[in-house]
Amino acid sequence: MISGAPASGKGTQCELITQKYGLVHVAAGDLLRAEVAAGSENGRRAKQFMEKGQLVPDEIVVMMVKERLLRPDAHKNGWLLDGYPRSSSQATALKEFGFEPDLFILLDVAEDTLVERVVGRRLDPVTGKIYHLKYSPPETEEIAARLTQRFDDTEEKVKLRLCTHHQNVEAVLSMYKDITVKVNGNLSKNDVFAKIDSVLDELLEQRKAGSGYLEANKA
Ligand SMILES: Nc1ncnc2c1ncn2[C@@H]1O[C@H](COP(=O)(O)OP(=O)(O)O)[C@@H](O)[C@H]1O
Repeated sequence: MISGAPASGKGTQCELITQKYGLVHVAAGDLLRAEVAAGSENGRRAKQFMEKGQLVPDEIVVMMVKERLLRPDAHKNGWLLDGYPRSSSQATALKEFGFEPDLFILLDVAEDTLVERVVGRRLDPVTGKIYHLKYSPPETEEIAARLTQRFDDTEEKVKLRLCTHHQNVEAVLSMYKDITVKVNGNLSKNDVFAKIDSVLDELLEQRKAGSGYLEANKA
C-alpha cells in the first residue's frame, strides 16, 4: 500500500514500483475518474464529492476497489494499492474481504511543495503517465500538446483535499503501524524510488529466507 497527501507522489512512485516488481497498480482515484469519464451513476455521484475534495462514500469506493483486487491479475501478480484506504472504515472493509498488506508506505512531503506539485501536474491521456511542467516535463512536443489537467488539481481544491487527508490519515496509520515505512517524499522521484526499492528488496529477501526456512522444515 502507498499513502500520502495529495500530490505527495503516490502515482509517480507506483509507475516506478510496478515497472520493477510487476505488481498490479490499483489506484482508487484512477478507478473513480474512469467511472466519471464513463458517465456512470457511480461516476456522477462520485464527482460531486471529488470536486469538493471530500472522500467519495464508502459504498461506492469499497466495492470498486474490492472488485478490482479480486481480478485474477491482482491475485497472480500481487497488488499495489494507491489512495486506499483513506479512512478506518475502508481499512476495516479491506481486512474483512481478506486483503492484508505486506507493507504500508507513507510519503511525507512539505505542504508548500504539495501545492506547487498539484498546480504543475499534468496527465498524458494516451499513456496515463504523470508529468510536471517544471519537475518532470514531457519528453516531446507531441506529448506536451495533448497533456490534460485533473479537474481537482487547482490551488483552491488541493487545500480542501489536504484538509480531508489530515482528517483521516492518523486513523488509517494507526491500523498499519507495524508495517508502516515513512519515506521522505520531498526528494527527486528517483531518490524517493531508491528508498522504496530498498525497502521492497529487503522485504522480498526476508520472504525468500522465510520460505526457505519453511521448505527446509518440511524436508
Ligand atoms: N479511498 C478513497 N475514498 C474516497 N474517495 C477517494 C479515495 N481515493 C480517491 N478519492 C477521491 O478521488 C479524489 C482524487 O484522489 P487521488 O487521485 O488519489 O488524488 P490525490 O491523492 O492527489 O488526492 C480525492 O480527492 C477523493 O475525492
